Amino acid sequence: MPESSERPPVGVIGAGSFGTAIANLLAYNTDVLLYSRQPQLVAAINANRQHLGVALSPRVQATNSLEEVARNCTLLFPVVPSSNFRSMMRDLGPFLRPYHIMIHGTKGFDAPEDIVADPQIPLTRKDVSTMSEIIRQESVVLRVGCLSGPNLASEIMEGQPTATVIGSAYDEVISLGKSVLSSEHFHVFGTYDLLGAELAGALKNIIAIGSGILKGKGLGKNIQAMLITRGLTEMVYFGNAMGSSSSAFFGTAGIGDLVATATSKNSRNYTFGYRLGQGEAIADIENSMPELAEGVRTLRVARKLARYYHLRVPITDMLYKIVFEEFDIDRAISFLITYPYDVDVDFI
Ligand SMILES: NC(=O)C1=CN([C@@H]2O[C@H](COP(=O)(O)OP(=O)(O)OC[C@H]3O[C@@H](n4cnc5c(N)ncnc54)[C@H](O)[C@@H]3O)[C@@H](O)[C@H]2O)C=CC1
Ligand SMILES: O=C(CO)COP(=O)(O)O
Repeated sequence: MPESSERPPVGVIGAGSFGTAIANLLAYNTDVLLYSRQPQLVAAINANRQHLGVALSPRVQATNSLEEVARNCTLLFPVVPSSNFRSMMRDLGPFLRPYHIMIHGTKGFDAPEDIVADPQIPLTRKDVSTMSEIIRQESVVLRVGCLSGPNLASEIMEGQPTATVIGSAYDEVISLGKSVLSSEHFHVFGTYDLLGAELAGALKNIIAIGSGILKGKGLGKNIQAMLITRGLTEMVYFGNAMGSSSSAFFGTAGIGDLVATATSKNSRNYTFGYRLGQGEAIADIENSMPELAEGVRTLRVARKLARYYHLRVPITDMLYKIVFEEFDIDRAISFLITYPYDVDVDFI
């Protein structure tokens, strides 16, 4: 590895958009081992020093060996889609030891596919795992955290500034994460509310789909602002029901990420919604997006969680009906505008 430093390299699992952006951010401070499960991609990255159209720092080296990453790195950043997170952890788990620290960047939920796919089967909280819960279920690693905030990979890869928050119950996870990620381009906050940071990051994708739909329909900022406002309220309801504080939703991982994702054409979730609003068929959108927007899966889990917790979340309900039951978008908007909302802000 070029320019080796005193500290051991930091591992990144998943060489997609966000994994690559994180690898380059880490490289301001440390050597990085970037894991991809594709050997040809690893060879190409190491030979060309380019990936996804971005120049990689000389401090980033790619590898196809999970064993090598676990052996060389104490701190690992897993950044693979939520649908693959558990299987990735099952592959990585045998190489992990209690001294490892993991801070994931994945924004989604895990739940058994047979339950999620069948609208008739109810789901309970026990069926749903956040990514930090998966890490603890599938390995001996205890010191876990998550990375959550307005972190559109495309902007980070351009070197644009932003902030994130590391959620963890452990001071050393937050301080280590800050020390390897902070730079003049990237501010890192810390919070003990790991669950709140994970829930905010996952749930905001649903609202980003809704915001994209409105834009795709040609609607303006007033209604988009209301969707974001009431969407944030629904996120708080979910968070409170699942055991996190409201405050997580008013910080970097909550309103911060919600504003970025629900207004950016660089967001896949927003783009998914936009194309839906433009009248494209869901099958066509799915077939032309290499990785499905996380919010689509999250929407199915959230709808069932809302039933389980008896939550009043009309935006989530309407988005579910639009995406999975071909419900008419104009009817959904009318339904929401005439919905008997009684109180503007009913949480603290
Ligand atoms: N793209 C973005 O701007 C941001 C994405 N995120 C989150 O990061 C996660 C990943 O997103 P992206 O990197 O954008 O997705 P992506 O689709 O660009 O890349 C995902 C990568 O994970 C790899 N992968 C899948 N299963 C794997 C496994 N078992 N082992 C190793 N690698 C595996 C894929 O080959 C692919 O390279 C998502 O949960 C997303 O919500 C979070 C913040 C920003
Ligand atoms: O989470 C994100 C930005 O923080 C990225 O969102 P998308 O997955 O919609 O691109």
